[in-house]
Amino acid sequence: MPMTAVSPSPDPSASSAPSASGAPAPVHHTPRRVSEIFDPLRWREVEGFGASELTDVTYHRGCERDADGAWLRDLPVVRVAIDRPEVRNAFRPRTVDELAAALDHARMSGDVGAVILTGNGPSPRDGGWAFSSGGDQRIRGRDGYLYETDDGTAHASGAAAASQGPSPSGAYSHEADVAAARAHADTARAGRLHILEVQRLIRMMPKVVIAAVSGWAAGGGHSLNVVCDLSLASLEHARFKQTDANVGSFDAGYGSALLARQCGDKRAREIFFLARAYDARDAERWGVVNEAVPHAELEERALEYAAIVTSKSPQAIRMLKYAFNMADDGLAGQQVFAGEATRLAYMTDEAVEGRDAFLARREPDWSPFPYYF
Ligand SMILES: CC(C)(COP(=O)(O)OP(=O)(O)OC[C@H]1O[C@@H](n2cnc3c(N)ncnc32)[C@H](O)[C@@H]1OP(=O)(O)O)[C@@H](O)C(=O)NCCC(=O)NCCSC(=O)c1cc(O)c2ccccc2c1O
Repeated sequence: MPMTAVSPSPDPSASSAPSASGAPAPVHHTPRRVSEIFDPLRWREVEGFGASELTDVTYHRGCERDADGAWLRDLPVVRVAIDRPEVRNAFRPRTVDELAAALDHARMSGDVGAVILTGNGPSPRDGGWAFSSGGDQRIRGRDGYLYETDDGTAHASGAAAASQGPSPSGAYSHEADVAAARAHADTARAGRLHILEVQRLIRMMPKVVIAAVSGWAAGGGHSLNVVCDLSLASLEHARFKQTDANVGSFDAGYGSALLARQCGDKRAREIFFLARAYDARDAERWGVVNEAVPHAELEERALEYAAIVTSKSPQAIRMLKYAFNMADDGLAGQQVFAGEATRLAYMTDEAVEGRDAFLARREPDWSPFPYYF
C-alpha cells in the first residue's frame, strides 16, 4: 500500500453541509494517510488535534462513511499514534505532552469506549517499523528528557554542531543529527520523565486501550505496550526488546512489575536482564500480547477488538478494568474502583433520598431501603 495522501484538508472537521432534515450535518473529509496501514476511510480528524496542532502524534476518531467516502456517523473508538517513524517513534517531552493531550481528550469523550494506541510508519529513512523505541536518547539530560528551545535556536555551546546540518557530502549523517538534537535541547528547563503520567492515564482511564504494535517496542515503548489493556502485534514487523538496562535506565513501576504479572516472574527478569529481542509469536506465547496478526490486518483487527469491546455494557467494562487493576494498584486502585461504586450508588433511590432530604431540610426516610445481606 503506497504512503499517499488520500484527501488532504487543512481543517477537515470545520465545514458543514445541510442534511436531509435541513440541520447542518458535519462534513469530515477523509484524512491524510498518516501510516501505510492506516485506512483514511475509517477515520476523521479531531478538531483541535490536526496537523497544525500536533507534530509528534496523530489523533483520529473512528467513523463510518458511505460508498463515496462521505462521513455518516462517528464510532466509539479513537486512534492515537506516535508519529516519529524516522527515530523508531522514540518519544521526547513534546511527544509525551501530545500523547497526554490526545489520551485525555479520549478519556473525557463520553461517546468513546476504546482507544487504539499505535506507531505510524514506516520510517522514511530505512523502511523500519516501530510502535515506540522509548525515550529519545539524543535529548536525554541528567535530570530527564529535555524540551527543545521554544524558538528552535541552538544554545551557544551547540550552535556549531546545530549549524553543521547534514554531512559535508550532503548525505544524512547520524552524528550530525544527534549533535543538532542535543544542540536544540533546552537545558534551562527541567528534564522530564512524564511518560509515567501517560502510563497512569492509560491505566486509569475507564476505557479499554488496545496497543497495535506495528514494529519495535523497545525500552519505554516496551513498557507502553505492557500498560495497555489489550495488545495486537504485527507478525512481520513487531519486535520486542527491553533495553532500559542497556542505557542506564529502569522502569521499576508498571513496566517491570506488570510485565511479570503478564508473562511470569522468570520470563520478565529474562526480558529485562538479558534484553534480547523477541518477536510477535514469542510475545503471544508469553502473554505479552493477546494476538499476533498479519501486518496488513493489524489496524483492522484492532478496530474489530474495539467494536467488540464497545458492544458491551460501558459500566461493566469500566468496573472490570478497575477490578483487574485494583489488587496491583493498592489504595490508588481502590480509590478509582470506589469512585465508580459511588457513581453507581448515586444512581439509586436511596442516595437520592439522602440528597433530597438535605436540600429539603428534613430527616431522610431510609425505611424503604432494606439492609441487604
Ligand atoms: C529499537 C531498536 C532496537 C531498533 O533497532 P534498528 O536497528 O531497527 O534501528 P536503529 O537502531 O538503526 O534506529 C533507527 C534510527 O532511530 C534512532 N533511534 C532509535 N531509537 C531511538 C531512541 N530511543 N532515541 C533516539 N533515537 C533513536 C536510531 O539512532 C537511528 O537513527 P539514525 O540517525 O541512525 O537513522 C534500536 O533503535 C534501539 O535499541 N533503540 C533504543 C531503545 C532504547 O534504549 N530506548 C530507551 C530506553 S529508556 C526509556 O525509554 C525510558 C524513558 C522514560 O521516560 C522513563 C521514565 C521513567 C522510568 C524509565 C524510563 C525509561 O526507561
